[in-house]
Amino acid sequence: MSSKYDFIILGSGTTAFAAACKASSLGARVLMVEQSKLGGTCVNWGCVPSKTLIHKAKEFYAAVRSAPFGINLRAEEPDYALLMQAKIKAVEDLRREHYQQVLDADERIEVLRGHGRFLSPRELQVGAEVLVHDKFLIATGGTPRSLRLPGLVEAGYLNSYSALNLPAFPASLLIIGGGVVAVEMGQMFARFGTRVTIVERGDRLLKEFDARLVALFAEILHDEGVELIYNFEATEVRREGEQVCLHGRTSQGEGDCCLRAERILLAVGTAPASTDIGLEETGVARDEGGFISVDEEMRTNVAGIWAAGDVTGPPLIAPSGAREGEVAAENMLNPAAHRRIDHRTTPMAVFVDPELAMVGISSAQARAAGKAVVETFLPLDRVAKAHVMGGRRGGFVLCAERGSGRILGAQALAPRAADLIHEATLAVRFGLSVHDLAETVHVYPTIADGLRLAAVENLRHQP
Ligand SMILES: Cc1cc2nc3c(=O)[nH]c(=O)nc-3n(C[C@H](O)[C@H](O)[C@H](O)COP(=O)(O)OP(=O)(O)OC[C@H]3O[C@@H](n4cnc5c(N)ncnc54)[C@H](O)[C@@H]3O)c2cc1C
Ligand SMILES: NC(=O)c1ccc[n+]([C@@H]2O[C@H](COP(=O)([O-])OP(=O)(O)OC[C@H]3O[C@@H](n4cnc5c(N)ncnc54)[C@H](O)[C@@H]3O)[C@@H](O)[C@H]2O)c1
Repeated sequence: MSSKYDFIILGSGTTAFAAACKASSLGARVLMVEQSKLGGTCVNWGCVPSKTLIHKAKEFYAAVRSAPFGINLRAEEPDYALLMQAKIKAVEDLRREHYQQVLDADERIEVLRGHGRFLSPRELQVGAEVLVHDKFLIATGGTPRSLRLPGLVEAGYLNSYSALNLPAFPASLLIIGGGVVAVEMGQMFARFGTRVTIVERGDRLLKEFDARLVALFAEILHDEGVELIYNFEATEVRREGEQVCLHGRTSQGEGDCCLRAERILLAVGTAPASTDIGLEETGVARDEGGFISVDEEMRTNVAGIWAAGDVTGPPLIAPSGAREGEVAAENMLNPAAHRRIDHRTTPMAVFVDPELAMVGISSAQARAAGKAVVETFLPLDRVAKAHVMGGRRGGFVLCAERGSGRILGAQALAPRAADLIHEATLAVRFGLSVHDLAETVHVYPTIADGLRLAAVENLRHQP
């Protein structure tokens, strides 16, 4: 028995790390087993490198587009090598300061390097060592999902990791999928000069978001030169010299077509890292997508094994994994604690420009749950700050209970929406109403004042 530790964590990503820190803060000792880089997807291959380049693309684009406002900057070609250096610096600084130094300063958390694989519910093999324990937390995350498409492997393709490590910006890029990765990376590459086409099998982008906001954002993408193709069924990939050709058809019955580009990027979701960890030796149950099934306390169906983060399914975002990790740690150390995860007030954002953000539920979800609601849409041009900034396409959606005015959900397509969604998050979490929000004085001129105006608008439609 590895009794030196209170429990053992498989992985060292955002989820594992949050669980380890929570355990340590409660006086416990834990071991994380990591096969790759400390910190996992978010800091090494996901949030941090992508957001660093997305931020630079936004600044580059703002400089290029500032001439109509009288700021005459001459844009040279972006310097790819310096951009990559900035990305690497952000990743390395954050990995060192937010992960390595935290570990160095905390003697209760240790890391064992190697691939972990269960031999039984009580034994985890890591290299030549077998760790025996009665408490394990699986936080192995996921990897970019692939597609079984004839010719794809032979033709070569990028995923969200490798797309951020290219030797240069490609001249053209075909992105399969119209979700978060596709729009964030698609806009970023387009702003650096790549000709981008996004093909989505559904009838729109970002299906979790309000259709009006997404339609406005799709217009923005289109105006920036990104081609959007919906209802596209990819059938085959072929290499044609320096180009790849994606064959497919649309449901409009336009017959087979071939889309050509220098590179193809797959952005079709996340595959859970649950297949190569010996789960079959433990009896831990997974759902049809391969995600580990857990209850609200992050327990699997096998006593002594908990799981949290991306490997357990949506929401597949770093802070929700971190919270799940903390909940799991508390329950593992004290089963009587019965901490529960509740993602109803977990916000999320898409780092496009302007940003998209959401929290809580939409009117459709509220109605499906039997709630009578008032939902209002406030166009961004009603907000003074949007005129000051010069970008007026966007809006706010506010969903409130009919009668009480209790705020159930909010979404925004606006500059800094990822920051201002937290005001709505507090409102949803603590049961504030549109009256409360409408009567709260906001700084003028700010984009956040749009939330207040959306509340005023909502009040007008309340009985
Ligand atoms: C391109 C991209 C951009 C993203 N941007 C954002 C964003 O802006 N905001 C946001 O909130 N989220 C974002 N995400 C999602 C976010 O990165 C994930 O939700 C988060 O990293 C999941 O954390 P995790 O700890 O559950 O898993 P991971 O971070 O994937 O960590 C799992 C760890 O376990 C290790 N591991 C796996 N199997 C084993 C094994 N058998 N033995 C030992 N170690 C193992 C892995 O090496 C890895 O280090 C993004 C994702 C991608 C791909
Ligand atoms: N800002 C953020 O928080 C952030 C940023 C990037 C990634 N992430 C996380 O990473 C995960 C992965 O992102 P993603 O964009 O790959 O997945 P996603 O689930 O967001 O989108 C996948 C899209 O691909 C489409 N698709 C699937 N198969 C297809 C096919 N054969 N042809 C055409 N389209 C197809 C789906 O309809 C969907 O629209 C997300 O779940 C997200 O939570 C988060």
